[in-house]
Amino acid sequence: MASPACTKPIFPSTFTASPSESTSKSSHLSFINTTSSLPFYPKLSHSQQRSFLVNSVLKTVDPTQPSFSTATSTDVGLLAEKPTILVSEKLGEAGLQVLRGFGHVECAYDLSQEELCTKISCCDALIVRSATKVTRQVFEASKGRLKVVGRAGVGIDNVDLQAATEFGCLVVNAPTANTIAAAEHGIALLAAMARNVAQADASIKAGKWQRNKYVGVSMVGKTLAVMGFGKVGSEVARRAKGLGMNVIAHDPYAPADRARAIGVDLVSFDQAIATADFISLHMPLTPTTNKIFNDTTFSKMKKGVRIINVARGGVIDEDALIKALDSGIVAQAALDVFTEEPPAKDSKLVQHENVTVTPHLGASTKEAQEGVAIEIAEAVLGALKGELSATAVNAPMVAPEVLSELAPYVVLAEKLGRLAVQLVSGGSGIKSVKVVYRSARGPDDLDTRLLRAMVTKGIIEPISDTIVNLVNADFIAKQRGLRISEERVVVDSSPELPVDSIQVQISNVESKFASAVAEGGQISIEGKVKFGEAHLTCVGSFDVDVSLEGNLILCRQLDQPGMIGRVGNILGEHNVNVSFMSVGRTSRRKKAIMAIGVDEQPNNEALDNIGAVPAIEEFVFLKL
Ligand SMILES: NC(=O)c1ccc[n+]([C@@H]2O[C@H](COP(=O)([O-])OP(=O)(O)OC[C@H]3O[C@@H](n4cnc5c(N)ncnc54)[C@H](O)[C@@H]3O)[C@@H](O)[C@H]2O)c1
Ligand SMILES: O=C(O)[C@H](O)COP(=O)(O)O
Repeated sequence: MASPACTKPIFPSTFTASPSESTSKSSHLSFINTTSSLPFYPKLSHSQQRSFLVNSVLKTVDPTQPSFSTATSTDVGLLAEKPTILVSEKLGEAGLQVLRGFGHVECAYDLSQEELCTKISCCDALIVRSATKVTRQVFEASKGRLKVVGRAGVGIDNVDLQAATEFGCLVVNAPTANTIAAAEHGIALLAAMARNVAQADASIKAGKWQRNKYVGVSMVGKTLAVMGFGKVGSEVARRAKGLGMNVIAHDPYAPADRARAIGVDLVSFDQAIATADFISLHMPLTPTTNKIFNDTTFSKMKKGVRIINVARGGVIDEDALIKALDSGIVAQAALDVFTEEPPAKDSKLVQHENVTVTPHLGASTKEAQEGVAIEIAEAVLGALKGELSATAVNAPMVAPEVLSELAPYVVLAEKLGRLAVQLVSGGSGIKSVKVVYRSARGPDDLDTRLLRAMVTKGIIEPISDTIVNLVNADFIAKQRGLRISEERVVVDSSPELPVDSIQVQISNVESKFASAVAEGGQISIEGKVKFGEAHLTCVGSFDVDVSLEGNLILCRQLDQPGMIGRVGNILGEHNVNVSFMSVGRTSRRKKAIMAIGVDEQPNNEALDNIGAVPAIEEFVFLKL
């Protein structure tokens, strides 16, 4: 299949950083000169606001919404291009149809790693099953364009989650639609193995009639140990009970009441493997479960045990299993999954006469594949549209209602972060940031992860080329040695509002605007949401009130008549429109801070002229 023509990345500048250069004109004059465009925040309708919010929180696209990410208002209103979705393994038609209704869908199967890496740079979403290895290399090759990886199934051991998180790419899976199919396949293998169905079939097709050779074992009354009592494991247990088996299970994380409800005893690992006649594996492949069935654990099993694996090949040490089969500890094994898939043609395990194999067919029923396809298509589209997925694997799940409620505070949090970092001299030396939330709500009634992520985004993006979003915010902060702590202060305001105010403090740094330093020595700015808009309400120990739109000039001056007029005149002369102005002072005729919101960026001459006003002691120009 031909490689797609690579269209330009969708919302290319949403998460591109704006590296800042700090230019100090004199000791009392400093400003941030941002060399690339900064996000532009137009006034938004409610639905646009939600779309904008999720675009900020995750890397998302919505072809029906204008792009709000670019710097100029002329760009607002342009329709974004349709996202490109690469499907690298066979997916049910119903799911493909859902995807085609939203984006360009390319189905390209059996890609080599190299081909996948080439294609991925043009893709916003990738949908895989278990065969595609979504490695770090793939995320690197995507160069930040890939927004979501959808795993059409349960196991995500073929996706490098750490790399996905580092690259800010959401990973979603389809965890429920193939449960029954996998459980049925487990039972099919159990019964087929117990009655030698596959071997007898092969024998008769080879012209033989070996009735004595293929005498089986009965299942009724035998003990089955279900290892991993999750969705598939519990369905296997239910069905095995129907076959008259005595079912026990081992799962360190499973609730006992769920097991009890099915009539299953939860036991220790050793107890399970020592007492079982049949062992069925249903745990995920993780560093803990990798080769958990090995020489040592096989030696603890009842002689003549039979093993079924429809989970992941890697949970069994395959060499140890061959030894256990040869020694008779394991009488038979039925395997749907292998450490390497497909296994080598001459694999001793596959060729073993007491082993029954299927080529990873657990999820392969028509019903399951249609279900999985729809489940993953909806999850991927949701992620592209910014709906935080209920099946997100590497991001906190935030309910849509919570997201809507927090919308204006998310904007405020990012702007405060962005402002705070611009107040630091040499922003990269920041190590310790504290976010203080004042709220009437109790600790369990306010999820601050989004807000913390957005403060982190606001702080990091202006000083680096890193893409920060909800997926990777904590990781990026940690990687940069940035400690973001949070404090909750309960205040006597309306619990209807999630947050009364957000304060961002940066400790152990010098500020280029000394007045932003609070009594404790930390840079401190505080903001509130007023009438749905983000406002700056406190700088250092000065109260101000200015809407956080456009750009901001902060001046410290002697509190005397005529200052507003003078600065206003200078800006007017340079055709800079003042949107807001607010003065806060310590006491009458002493020090005051003037916060001026400006629509345009004043040129250097205008800034020089402001700095030259004798009563102005320091000032800073900040981009929002
Ligand atoms: N062969 C197939 O086609 C096929 C189809 C579906 C699922 N699967 C695989 O089956 C496995 C289970 O799928 P699921 O949907 O039931 O997942 P699940 O997450 O619902 O269940 C997994 C269970 O394993 C438990 N677990 C984790 N670590 C464990 C340990 N060390 N020991 C015992 N239990 C442990 C978890 O607590 C959880 O209850 C996964 O590996 C999945 O990839 C394979
Ligand atoms: O983890 C799963 O969902 C199963 O192993 C199914 O894998 P598949 O989608 O490759 O069939």
